[in-house]
Amino acid sequence: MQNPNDPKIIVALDFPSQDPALALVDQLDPAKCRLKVGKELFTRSGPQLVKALQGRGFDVFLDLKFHDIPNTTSSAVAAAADLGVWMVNVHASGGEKMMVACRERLEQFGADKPLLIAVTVLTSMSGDDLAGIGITDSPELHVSRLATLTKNCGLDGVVCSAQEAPRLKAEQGAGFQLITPGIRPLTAEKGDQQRIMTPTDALKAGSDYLVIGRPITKAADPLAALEAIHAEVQGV
Ligand SMILES: O=c1ccn([C@@H]2O[C@H](COP(=O)(O)O)[C@@H](O)[C@H]2O)c(=O)[nH]1
Repeated sequence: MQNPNDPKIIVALDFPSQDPALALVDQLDPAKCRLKVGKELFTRSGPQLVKALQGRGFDVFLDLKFHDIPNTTSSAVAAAADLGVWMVNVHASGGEKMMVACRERLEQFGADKPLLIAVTVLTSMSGDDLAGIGITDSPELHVSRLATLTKNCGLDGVVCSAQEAPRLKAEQGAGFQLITPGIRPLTAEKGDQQRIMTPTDALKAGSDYLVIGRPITKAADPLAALEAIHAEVQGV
């Protein structure tokens, strides 16, 4: 069952192992945030950690960004659904057949199926980075193209930058979920992120969920950092 508070902040648990992740999680309130488990933590600590987070009352976004042939990817999202995660993702550039296979495979889970979303263009990529892989359109245009494909495949939404949110909401409609990493409070370091926005501006732009990692997890006081962001976005 989805968290009735529908918290908009998803804390990215990019930790090298379970112990520091749980040390932070044990200070957090599931009414105020959801949690994201990505490649590093899942590779080290796996399904058992996901269960431990769910046991503490948190919705889990399993951010493994599957990108493979349709048979492999649809089996992987089914494995994620067996874990009871709230959200799972694939790469939109895996194409129509792959995304449709994933969506169809999840139908067997009925009302318990996770939200299925697709990564468009990584928020760490600029226009120059896209050109480096042969895509000469702007990030905004390429994100828009991949979001249209994703919606036509029947998925629930996309991962994109909040910078693209106004255009995507206008093109895809309010119900198409926009999950936006690259969130940086004004005082936070940009790090490897390129297409960034502040929490307040991201929600105003149309983001449905804000994925926030280092501005919280690397803060001197992670709980205070989360509380400050939570307070900032309350009125938006
Ligand atoms: O386009 C994308 C897709 C996923 N991510 C993930 O979000 C977090 C962001 O962490 P920060 O520390 O706030 O930069 C991280 O887990 C990424 O793997 C993304 O940044 N961009």
